Amino acid sequence: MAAPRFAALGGGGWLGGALVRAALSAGVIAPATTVVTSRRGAVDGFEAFAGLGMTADNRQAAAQADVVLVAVRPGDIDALDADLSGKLVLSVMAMVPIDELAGRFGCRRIVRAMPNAAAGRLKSFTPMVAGEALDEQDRRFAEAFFAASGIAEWLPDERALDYFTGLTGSGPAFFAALAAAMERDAVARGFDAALAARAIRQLLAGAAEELAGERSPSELVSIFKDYRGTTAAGLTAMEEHGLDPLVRAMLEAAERRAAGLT
Ligand SMILES: NC(=O)C1=CN([C@@H]2O[C@H](COP(=O)(O)OP(=O)(O)OC[C@H]3O[C@@H](n4cnc5c(N)ncnc54)[C@H](OP(=O)(O)O)[C@@H]3O)[C@@H](O)[C@H]2O)C=CC1
Ligand SMILES: O=C(O)[C@@H]1CCC=N1
Repeated sequence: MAAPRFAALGGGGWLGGALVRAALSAGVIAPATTVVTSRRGAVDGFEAFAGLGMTADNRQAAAQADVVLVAVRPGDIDALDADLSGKLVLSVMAMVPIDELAGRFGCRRIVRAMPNAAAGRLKSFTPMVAGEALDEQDRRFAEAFFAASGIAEWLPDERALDYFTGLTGSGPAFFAALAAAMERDAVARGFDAALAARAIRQLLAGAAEELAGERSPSELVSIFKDYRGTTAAGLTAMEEHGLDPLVRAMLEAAERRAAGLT
């Protein structure tokens, strides 16, 4: 697949930058045919990619591209001036549906994808939804682009994407919140904050590797429960304090926000 002319609107941010760097490193796009836009006109983080263009002019960057990534925050979309008709458009914006993208930017070939904050570590899980006018080549390009920063999979429709926006798009934040709560508890019990931080980070890194192994999360929980010891006591307390309803409420709230209902 030859590298297309590529414009990343807002592509220097946390997520956009991670996606563009991963795709450049994988050879899915090429520095000489890639332009990253920002309001300042220049962004850091692309020093390794000589020849890559930067500009504040979204309209011109898009006009010269075959494929356009839209990666500004949803609240900044009104200021995004670009005609994307005839382009393959990849949007990672939460809360902006395909119909709205088509209406605002005049595009028809649209992929909505929802990577997560692990894209910079090439560990994103990225669900994608295809707009109706996509052809097979567009699909292959979107798969290659998002697979460069992790695992990319198609979902059937935008309702499913709304759910996954909470589940995996926001997911890293939910684990961060649990880790932060554990840290707060340790500090509240009088332990040194730096010690607690080191302990929790190592705990998370190890637990993540274990969870990425052969045994499923529920298998692991069941094995731990069999000891009938300290872990089982903690797990039972989690259940008794409403772990499942808490998770349901968390994911429902994120889904409703993704769908524009709150
Ligand atoms: N972060 C995450 O974990 C995830 C984010 N998303 C979605 O990705 C999108 C980007 O998020 P993220 O990268 O974290 O946000 P950032 O704020 O880090 O990046 C947004 C970028 O957009 C640029 N920008 C804003 N307005 C314009 C404009 N008018 N023209 C050109 N560039 C502009 C900003 O640069 P400057 O200020 O210099 O203009 C900035 O670099 C959001 O829509 C979000 O919903 C989706 C899944 C996960
Ligand atoms: O919080 C947000 O709105 C975006 C979408 C998923 C992660 N970040």
